[in-house]
Amino acid sequence: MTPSNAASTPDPTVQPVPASVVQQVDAADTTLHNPKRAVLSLGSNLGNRLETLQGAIDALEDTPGLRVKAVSPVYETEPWGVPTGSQSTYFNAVIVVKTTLPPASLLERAHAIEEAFERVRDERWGPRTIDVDIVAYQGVISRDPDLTLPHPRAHERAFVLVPWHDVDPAAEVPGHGPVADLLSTLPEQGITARADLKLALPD
Ligand SMILES: Nc1ncnc2c1ncn2[C@@H]1O[C@H](COP(=O)(O)OP(=O)(O)OP(=O)(O)O)[C@@H](O)[C@H]1O
Ligand SMILES: Nc1nc2c(c(=O)[nH]1)N=C(CO)CN2
Repeated sequence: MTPSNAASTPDPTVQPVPASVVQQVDAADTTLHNPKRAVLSLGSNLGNRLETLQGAIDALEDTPGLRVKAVSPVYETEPWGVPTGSQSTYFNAVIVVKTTLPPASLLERAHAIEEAFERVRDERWGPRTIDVDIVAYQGVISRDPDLTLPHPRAHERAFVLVPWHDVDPAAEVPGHGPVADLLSTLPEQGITARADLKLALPD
């Protein structure tokens, strides 16, 4: 039988944590209250390109500590960095996310999503079902080859800058200047808006 005073009996194994300690711990974990803004580039030139881009966006949205805030229009783009005609065209898009994940964890998540879509890495700039690159993470600058921020080639890629400008016309590439200025000096790179296609911003 349950004692009548059960609700008011304190559990001797539970030590109350003073409010001042809770406050200190929360304040130390700045990421908990302070999501960062990151820009990701998505590209696909193998398989069902649109479906794969949408799948990657949905998988990112399903990541704890990450919310997709904006999704760019879709562009069909000539493969950059490889001989003309050697690969199929890409579908590219850029998304803006807010996340409490630090940059290294965000990259890990990006790689896990690439693996889930069976991306093969056997040649540099080879064809791929999906590529998820971190273009920029807040204002962070990093020269670590495992995670260079901003992405070391973002400023010269129309397939990144054009959709990025669509979702954020005032965007800047840290260390390189406004996206709008970079775009005005880039040579033509074979970027075609596919207004007939649309990627959904997850609910
Ligand atoms: N900002 C970044 N975003 C994604 N990967 C990065 C970044 N900076 C460095 N890397 C590293 O680059 C390595 C190669 O990445 P990946 O295979 O996606 O290159 P790629 O897409 O073929 O070419 P590129 O790097 O020119 O876009 C990754 O293992 C990763 O550690
Ligand atoms: N058009 C286009 N070209 C590329 C792309 C891409 O996403 N789109 N990604 C590359 C490696 O990240 C190399 N070349």
